[in-house]
Amino acid sequence: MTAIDISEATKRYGNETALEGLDLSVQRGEIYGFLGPNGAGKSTTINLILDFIRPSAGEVQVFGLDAREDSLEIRSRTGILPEGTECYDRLTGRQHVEFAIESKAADDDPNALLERVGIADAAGKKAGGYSKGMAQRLMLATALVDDPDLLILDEPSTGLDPNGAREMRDIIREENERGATVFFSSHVLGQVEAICDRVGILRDGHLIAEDTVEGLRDSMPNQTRLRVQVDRIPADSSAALEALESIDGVSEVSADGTTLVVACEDRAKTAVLRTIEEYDVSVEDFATDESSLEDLFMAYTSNDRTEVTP
Ligand SMILES: Nc1ncnc2c1ncn2[C@@H]1O[C@H](COP(=O)(O)OP(=O)(O)OP(=O)(O)O)[C@@H](O)[C@H]1O
Repeated sequence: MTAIDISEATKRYGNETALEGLDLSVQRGEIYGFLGPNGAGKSTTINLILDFIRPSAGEVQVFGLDAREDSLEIRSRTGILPEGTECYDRLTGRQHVEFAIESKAADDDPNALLERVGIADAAGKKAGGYSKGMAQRLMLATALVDDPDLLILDEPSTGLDPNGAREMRDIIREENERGATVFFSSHVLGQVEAICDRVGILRDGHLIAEDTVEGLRDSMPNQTRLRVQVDRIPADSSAALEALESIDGVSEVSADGTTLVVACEDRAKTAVLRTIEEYDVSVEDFATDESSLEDLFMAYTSNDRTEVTP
């Protein structure tokens, strides 16, 4: 059963195309990480889901409801943490949460929500005096009102210190365990990697990859960084490096003393080790690093990579 179903959505602003034929679906109960560089169209997508803007073409459904026709019902079932929201300076934290509870005709305890996001001590203070991180926590508290079926979080860790970011992750997990579907956009790749079931990568208004983090790793060539410790530097070291570079599946070779670092596809590992030994040195140790999501993200979104086949 799908929570979000976007089909062939295009959004143009004059000559600018923010989204082009976007197909994206998020299953109920999923934590979906939505990644992309600045200007990729992430906020535009979120605004379409919430009917804050209308698509130039295409359809958007949330819980089987039409985003345009049924936007009020969709919003009543959704908790939203928009990007860069500003609080009302003159209202206290508690008043913000009370207002959100009233707007949803819910019966949450404002103090419990403020406690949950870690700002109960500042509940009676005006939000104008809150730090960025506190304001972000306050906005999260308002998003949690009425146990939403869907949580939409646009860059949720903005302004949070590492502890705050971890607490945010814990809350996202708890909400998901309660049954909420979570859709969040982020540049903080570690956050996405740590908690998402699936990741979609948007670039220039197109979804260029979508998979589990594991699946994305598997789909990437050059996914391994092999660190090889040899007993000594080979006599003809430049010939050895050239021989390694010429192996099919090897993309980069560097040497630091007796440590060789080879970026290669998995299938090339054996050939790399065999070639090193042909130069009359012994492999003392080797280790492989998996690419981090950060590497994948760079590979998928960097400008010099024009074509990606996920
Ligand atoms: N109201 C608007 N009028 C004109 N162009 C817009 C408008 N809103 C967005 N755009 C353009 O649409 C494209 C996508 O913008 P969007 O804000 O959705 O990207 P984003 O992925 O959320 O970026 P960021 O990570 O910087 O928030 C950008 O090129 C942006 O300039």
